[in-house]
Amino acid sequence: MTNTDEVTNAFDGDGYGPDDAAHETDTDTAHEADGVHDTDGAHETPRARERAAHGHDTDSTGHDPSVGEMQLDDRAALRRVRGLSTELTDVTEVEYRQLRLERVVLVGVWTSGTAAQAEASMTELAALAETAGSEVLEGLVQRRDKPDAATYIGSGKANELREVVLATGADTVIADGELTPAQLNALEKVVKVKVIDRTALILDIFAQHATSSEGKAQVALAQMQYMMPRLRGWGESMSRQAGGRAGKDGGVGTRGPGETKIETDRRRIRERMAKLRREIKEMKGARDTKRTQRLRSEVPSVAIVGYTNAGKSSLLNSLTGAGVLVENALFATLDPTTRKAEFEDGRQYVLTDTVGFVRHLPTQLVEAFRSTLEEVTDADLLVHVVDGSDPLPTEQIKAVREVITGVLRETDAPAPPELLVVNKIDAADPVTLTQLRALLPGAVFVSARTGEGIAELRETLAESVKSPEVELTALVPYTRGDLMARIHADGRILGSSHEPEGTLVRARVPEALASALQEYRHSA
Ligand SMILES: Nc1nc2c(ncn2[C@@H]2O[C@H](COP(=O)(O)OP(=O)(O)OP(=O)(O)O)[C@@H](O)[C@H]2O)c(=O)[nH]1
Ligand SMILES: [Mg+2]
Repeated sequence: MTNTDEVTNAFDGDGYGPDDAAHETDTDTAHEADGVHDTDGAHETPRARERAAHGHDTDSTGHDPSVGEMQLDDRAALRRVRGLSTELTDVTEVEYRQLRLERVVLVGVWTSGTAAQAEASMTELAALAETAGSEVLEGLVQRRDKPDAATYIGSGKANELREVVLATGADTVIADGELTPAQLNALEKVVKVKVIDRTALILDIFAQHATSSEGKAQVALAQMQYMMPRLRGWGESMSRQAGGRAGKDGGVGTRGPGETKIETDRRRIRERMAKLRREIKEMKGARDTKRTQRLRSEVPSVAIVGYTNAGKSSLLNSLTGAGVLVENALFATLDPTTRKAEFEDGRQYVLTDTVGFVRHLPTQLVEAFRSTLEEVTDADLLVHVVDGSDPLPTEQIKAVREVITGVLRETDAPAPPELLVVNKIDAADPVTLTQLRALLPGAVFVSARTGEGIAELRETLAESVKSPEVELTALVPYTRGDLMARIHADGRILGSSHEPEGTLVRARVPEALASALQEYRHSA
């Protein structure tokens, strides 16, 4: 153990900083220091607070139930998706089960960055755990130079973690990182409950939220990719757990492929993965066709991207009245939703809402969702939504740009222009907003909830997506009815008259049509 080897409580608000760190000693364990049994709100998580404040999780604006809300009701009624089973036939089979809350203790290693960053990471882990359906009992952070090679947190701290687990009655530990299979195994041996990492947790949320067949296939592929190197470790842990558990369910983070008969299963999982890749490719083909049709019609496309829970779906709703699912949960949206919309000047465009990003988005997911992400990155404009009420909005911006850059790197496509939209200004701290205004001069500040700034956003959108149209006058011979039909369909006629030689028409038309009309251009 190093001398920076300390455990602090991530949620008591004063467990950070050099001052606090200085008086924490090895015997002064986190749970002794602040009383793990207290449930007076000190461990209240963001989602619980939101629930208390609004009564429920939906955007409570008081309007009629929208499609999204109905979808939300469905989701509440749905049981969670199970993937874990000892029978390999169940690997991608969707089964529903009774929603069961795990009682979890979070643990993180704080290696670099500020205390605020470490705290934000743990708060986010808590929100992820709650989104997955867990009850968060305790959050512990250890300050270390680097994670312990054997047990992630130092071995002494692992023993303390065991005590916290016993004292709180937790049945799961969630580690804030991606642990090696050996680390997961070693830590489980010490704490004697199931240990899962951040990656498995995010995969679990995706598995619960996937609704389309493409989304389900993408998540299943990512889960299998994650499980492959971990089959043995998980096998041991699961057989130990199985006795005490009802059914075959391993709980949060384990709803993935099963792991008995490991060697044959490995081969069969590989086959399943190959099949899933083929299926995803086919489904992408179908979407590509639609996209090509759209491109041919020259309707500009705008894609909404941003950190998870930033308010992307809310923004789509307020710009188009789409009524898509809005939820104070991470990764509420997985499947892209495209809606027609109109600029102020009457031009049409399409607006796409899609999966949110998060710090350390599992690489398996970026890989599996590549086809979805590529579609987003070839939009004419990216509307990058930032949660202005987040404690560290600039960190969100960075994380989102990293994912986009990563996707673009592999496609060699140029990055679409980006319009930053700072959302939730109704809930944001005024000081933070002032700083953001100075820091992000081109950004538009809005509240999807109150509608503030939305009119300005509409204007900025129309300006940002340049009109591909050309204004011209042409004398179209009567024999070219086809050209007149295209002008009617794709352009806007500003004036026309019937002349002996043909139709004299003044119109705004897309560039491609303008060149087709070139020989009939008229200077008058
Ligand atoms: N106060 C406030 N809350 C907002 C605003 N916009 C959205 N929210 C809330 O933020 C939460 C997330 O909104 P969503 O629109 O689902 O966010 P998202 O970016 O689509 O989230 P994911 O799909 O989960 O990545 C919901 O509880 C919304 O009600 C806003 O302008 N102000
Ligand atoms: Mg959404």
